Amino acid sequence: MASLITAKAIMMSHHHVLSSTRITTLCSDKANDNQQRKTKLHISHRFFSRRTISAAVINSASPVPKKETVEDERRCHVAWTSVQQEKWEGELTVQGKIPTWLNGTYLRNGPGLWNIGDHDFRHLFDGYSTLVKLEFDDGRIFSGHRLLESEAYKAAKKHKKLCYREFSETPKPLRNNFKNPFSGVGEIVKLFSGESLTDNANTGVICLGDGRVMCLTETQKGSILVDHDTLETIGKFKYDDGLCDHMIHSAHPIVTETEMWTLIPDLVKPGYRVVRMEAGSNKREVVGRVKCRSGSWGPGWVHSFAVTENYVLIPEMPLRYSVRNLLRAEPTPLYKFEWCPNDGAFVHVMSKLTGEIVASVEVPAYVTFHFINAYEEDETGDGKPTVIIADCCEHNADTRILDMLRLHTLRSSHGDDVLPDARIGRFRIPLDGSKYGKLETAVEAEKHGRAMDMCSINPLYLGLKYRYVYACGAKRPCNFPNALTKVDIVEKKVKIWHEHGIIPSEPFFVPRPGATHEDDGVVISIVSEENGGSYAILLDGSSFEEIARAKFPYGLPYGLHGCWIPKH
Ligand SMILES: CC(=O)/C=C/C=C(C)/C=C/C1=C(C)CCCC1(C)C
Ligand SMILES: CC(/C=C/C=O)=C\C=C\C=O
Ligand SMILES: [Fe+2]
Repeated sequence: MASLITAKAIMMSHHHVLSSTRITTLCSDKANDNQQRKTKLHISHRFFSRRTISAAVINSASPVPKKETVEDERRCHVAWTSVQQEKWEGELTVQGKIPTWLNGTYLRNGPGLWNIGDHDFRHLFDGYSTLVKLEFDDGRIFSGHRLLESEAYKAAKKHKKLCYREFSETPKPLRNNFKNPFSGVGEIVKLFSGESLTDNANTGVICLGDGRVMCLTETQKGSILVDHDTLETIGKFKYDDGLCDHMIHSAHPIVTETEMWTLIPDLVKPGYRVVRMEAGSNKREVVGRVKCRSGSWGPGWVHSFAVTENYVLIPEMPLRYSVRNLLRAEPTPLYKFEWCPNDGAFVHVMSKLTGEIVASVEVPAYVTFHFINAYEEDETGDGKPTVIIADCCEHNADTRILDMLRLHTLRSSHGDDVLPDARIGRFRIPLDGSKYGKLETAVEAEKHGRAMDMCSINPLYLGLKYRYVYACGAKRPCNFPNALTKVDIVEKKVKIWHEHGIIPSEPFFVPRPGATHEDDGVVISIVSEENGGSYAILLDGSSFEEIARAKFPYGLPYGLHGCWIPKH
């Protein structure tokens, strides 16, 4: 408690903090008998711009400096405002009661810093990785955040400019390079060798079966190990195979206690390698390769994919990587991608054991970032699966969602209902050699506000028949998912949790040890508030009602994906 108040006091007096060039404040946490735990606030003014720091003043409800540059941020939700310190840690005061069985750390990654010097990033996915932890310890929550020390972030800090290609931004070529006819060739080499690509691992964080904790993005070089306790960056995860030549991979590998599966798209000969890595190893083995079926130049974008007990599902979306757009310095309407619905949309199914393709079906056009789960079904009862069911957060084959995630759009909300509709899309993929698969709406989308993304399930049901999806849904009108939702895909019932003005991050389900019901557990989310604050929320996985919350002494921006690291 003492630490919370102290930290709050520091946050509240940013104008005082602003007057010095670099401040690290340490205050003992008297309420805590563990001397290791301190409340720490670290502000590095050498990097954080005036504008960011001014925003900090607004978000902590201090007097607002009269500056033109601050006007935009005044109206901007804290969810879209950069973090104001490189790191912070301290104990949060809990309202309600944390279940005694919940001991471990929830770690969340996301793009928390969207400017370098005076340059503002364009897209949500461009921001520098910021880790947030919630360490649950016998009913208490020790928390903190810290920026990931990627090469991209360190270089930006040092040179006060963008140095690597991010999701939507490309560094400006050197002025004297404009007239060099070979600079274009150089850029191509740097792109395809991966040299110019970012390692800003801002998308997710996973805990491998051997306990190593790794932050990830879609570039392979952006696989970075961290210490989940201190949030310190340990260093690059070095893949001990030749597969990094392929530059990119899915941002969402599938991790179990024994292995990790992921997809590596091939931009040159459109297709995907399906790879598997044993826990404890750094070497991925190629289980199989699937060739793209569409005649397009690039493979479909794979942000995520799905597995069943025996198969890997490889999506081939009509939203495709475009080598032409990759080489463009300025963003195109679809960034590095292009929309090719006329070339078809497909799902391929590979045997985990043999690497053989056991089904490859054409399906209606779709746009998804996130697969929810998949399972095999035996419809004839003879003990062999006849069909695969795969669910995803589907954006009604509408690519506008990518552009809705531009920071300017997110920041200029005027209360209009502008979020395009999304649903739970259910694929039915027959295993009898049929040419076509189906894609249908699993649950009437109106029930979850026609928003559906950032999903989680009970991890014990991975690849198995399951019933509950936790995700971000909406209370309309909105320009971004603003509610948490629990969908019962069997009974087609939906529960919604919402408070006015909030932007919640991914609801993450943690099962209760020993539970026999799929929804026996808790759901963790971090909520950014309209008034500039933020809090961690714990919902009961079954009733979907609040069981506890803990306020941060400052506002946290929106975050993407997290993981659970149990205490042993
Ligand atoms: C945050 C998130 O969901 C996605 C991030 C994706 C990134 C950073 C993608 C980066 C890329 C490049 C820098 C060039 C190559 C293509 C692509 C993988 C889109
Ligand atoms: C935040 C998001 C989509 C929200 C729309 O409803 C997608 C994030 C994708 C990356 O992880
Ligand atoms: Fe994602």
